[in-house]
Amino acid sequence: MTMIDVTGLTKRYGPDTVVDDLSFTVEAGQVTGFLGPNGAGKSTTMKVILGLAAPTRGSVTIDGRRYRDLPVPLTEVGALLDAGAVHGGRKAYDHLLALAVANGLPRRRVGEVLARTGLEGVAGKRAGGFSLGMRQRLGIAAALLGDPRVLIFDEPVNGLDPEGIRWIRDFMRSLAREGRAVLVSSHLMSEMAQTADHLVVIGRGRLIADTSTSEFLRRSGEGTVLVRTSEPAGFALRLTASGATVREGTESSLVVSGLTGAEIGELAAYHGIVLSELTPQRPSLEDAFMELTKDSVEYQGVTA
Ligand SMILES: Nc1ncnc2c1ncn2[C@@H]1O[C@H](COP(=O)(O)OP(=O)(O)OP(=O)(O)O)[C@@H](O)[C@H]1O
Repeated sequence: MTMIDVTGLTKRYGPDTVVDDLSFTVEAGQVTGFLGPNGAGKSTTMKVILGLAAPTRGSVTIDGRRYRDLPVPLTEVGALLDAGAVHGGRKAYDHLLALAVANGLPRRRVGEVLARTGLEGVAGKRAGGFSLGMRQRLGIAAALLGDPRVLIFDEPVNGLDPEGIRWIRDFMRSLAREGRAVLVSSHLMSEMAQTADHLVVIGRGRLIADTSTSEFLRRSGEGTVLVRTSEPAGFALRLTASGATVREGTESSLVVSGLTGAEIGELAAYHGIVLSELTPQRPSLEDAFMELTKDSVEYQGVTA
């Protein structure tokens, strides 16, 4: 079920087109990773979804309605845009209570979201003394106050330690398991590959890829196999005859594509050739992501 529908969205700031005719959907019961290099337009898109910026062209709906037409927005969509935005002098409980009261939400929700985010023990402490990880949790608690079916997180793991990252990752997955639609932005492919069911990749405000994570991994996993043998020249001929593409690697190794490691091993056994190494080479996810977005990074360094 489509919970966020972005259609032909364009956003200009003066002469700059920051989001350019962008269309994608965010479905219920899934974590959708929103990926792109710095400056790609992720935050701007999220702000438009949340009614914080007006589109130049196109439309965005949440469960079929524009943000400004939602009667009680917090009960439809919760967002974590900037964890630093919490008033530091306020106690965690008071911060959430003020939000609940201002939005006409029942007070009991405060206790519920504090429990859900593991903040019960520090509810009476001032947010100013919180670590970044705790501030993130408080921001997430606020986003959950209205028990919304749609959640939007902008770079929630930025700056967190591995334990904090793990917690956020598991938490987003648990929200999706409850049937909620979760949209989360990141510029790290490896992070999203572990969290998201679906990936929407943008560069310079334009859609680059809209694919399931498993499909992306399958495509980026089509790597090469490193082979070592005492008879490289002879084996290279056998490999080529079997349809593989072979090039010379370092220290007289062979870099083979077009056959799997198992197929190469079988071919060697069939011809009685001894292999001293047979290693599938997977391109890293970050490499696959850079390949995908290389034409759209904001500032490209010049390499010699
Ligand atoms: N209010 C604004 N006025 C003018 N330009 C803006 C404004 N907000 C964003 N931009 C520009 O729009 C572009 C996209 O920014 P945005 O923050 O949406 O990208 P992003 O993908 O979230 O990147 P990052 O990961 O760096 O936050 C940037 O070049 C930015 O400078």
